[in-house]
Amino acid sequence: MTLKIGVIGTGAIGRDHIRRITSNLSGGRITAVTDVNEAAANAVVEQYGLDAVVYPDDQSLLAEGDIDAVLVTSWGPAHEQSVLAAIEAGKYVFCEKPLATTAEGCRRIMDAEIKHGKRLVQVGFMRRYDSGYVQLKQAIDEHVIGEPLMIRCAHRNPESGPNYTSDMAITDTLIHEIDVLHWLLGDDYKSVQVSYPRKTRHALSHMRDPQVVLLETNGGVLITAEIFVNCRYGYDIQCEVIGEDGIVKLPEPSSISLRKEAMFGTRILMDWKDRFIEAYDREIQDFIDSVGRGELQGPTAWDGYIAAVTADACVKAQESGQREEIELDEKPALYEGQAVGQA
Ligand SMILES: NC(=O)c1ccc[n+]([C@@H]2O[C@H](COP(=O)([O-])OP(=O)(O)OC[C@H]3O[C@@H](n4cnc5c(N)ncnc54)[C@H](O)[C@@H]3O)[C@@H](O)[C@H]2O)c1
Ligand SMILES: O[C@H]1[C@H](O)[C@@H](O)[C@H](O)[C@@H](O)[C@H]1O
Repeated sequence: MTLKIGVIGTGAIGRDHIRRITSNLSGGRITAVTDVNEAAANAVVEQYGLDAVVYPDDQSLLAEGDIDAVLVTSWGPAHEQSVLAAIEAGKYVFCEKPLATTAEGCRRIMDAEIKHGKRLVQVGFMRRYDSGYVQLKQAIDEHVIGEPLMIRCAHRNPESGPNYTSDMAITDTLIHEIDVLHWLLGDDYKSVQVSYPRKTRHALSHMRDPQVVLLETNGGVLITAEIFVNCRYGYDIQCEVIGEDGIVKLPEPSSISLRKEAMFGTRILMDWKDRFIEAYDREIQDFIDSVGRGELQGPTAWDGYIAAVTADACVKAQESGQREEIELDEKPALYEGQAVGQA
């Protein structure tokens, strides 16, 4: 069976997912699209030669579209409304991060899913599908390094856009570490503190960059996460887990090495789309396959909620300079067991 998919939001990642479904993946077909910028929706239909109807908004796409599932790839603040409408219509929904911009919004989505009685929502935390992170998780789960004690990581972007603000370092950028690290450790966060080193001259005047976030888990693991979104030299994701018996580290993306003019080196990628290209392919293929089986297995609305609660505490810690507590509601039964990523 071919899954008929509607896409809500045809910007950068919406187009990228349409490209992969149309040219790389199997079992899915784009049959409906919408964007508040109608020209963008029309352009993507033309660019990929889609046999798809362009709808004026998410409501009409969900009501009238010939679809089995939707991808929500609009701006973050628009996600909650589209996801709730998709659940109401009984459609499976893949939602890019953030699931909602507030913890209350994520709660409303969980409540709607619980009322529906079955998982319909997968959140776009694609790092769980990255083979490097999957290997780290395997090593941790198999106690290769004994108990994990500390994690050191860095999330570096070459440059931030003109509308990027200091809190987006958390809600837009660190949110990937927030998700993947609690998944790696199988542990929840307890507290957070944020510090600011000297500011780079490449950052816009209104923002703090870089930032250092210190997270502590319930199990006592200390995580230092550097966020540096104007590092200039590349898109660079680092993660090192220090355990009782050894250390495991995220591999560098594979690349040829070059010896030239008395130098030896490898290229560093510049774009998130390239760095995680295989992970995005796997997560969307997993969504298509899981919907086909009638049982989602990727990141859940509960994971979206954990990320939102943790991000709220991080933003509070940015402002207060103090250590802030992170407290979750009780985990609903619908989300028992750990959602997986795939190698
Ligand atoms: N998983 C990842 O690594 C990753 C990477 C990039 C972006 N994202 C997330 O994906 C989302 C989109 O990011 P982007 O980079 O594609 O942004 P973008 O600005 O390029 O595209 C967003 C599109 O959504 C449209 N839109 C806004 N509100 C809408 C609504 N109510 N209905 C329909 N369309 C609407 C806009 O017109 C725009 O075309 C963001 O939430 C972002 O955080 C995730
Ligand atoms: O939306 C993007 C995307 O999520 C990238 O993975 C992240 O590195 C960027 O900081 C963020 O702005």
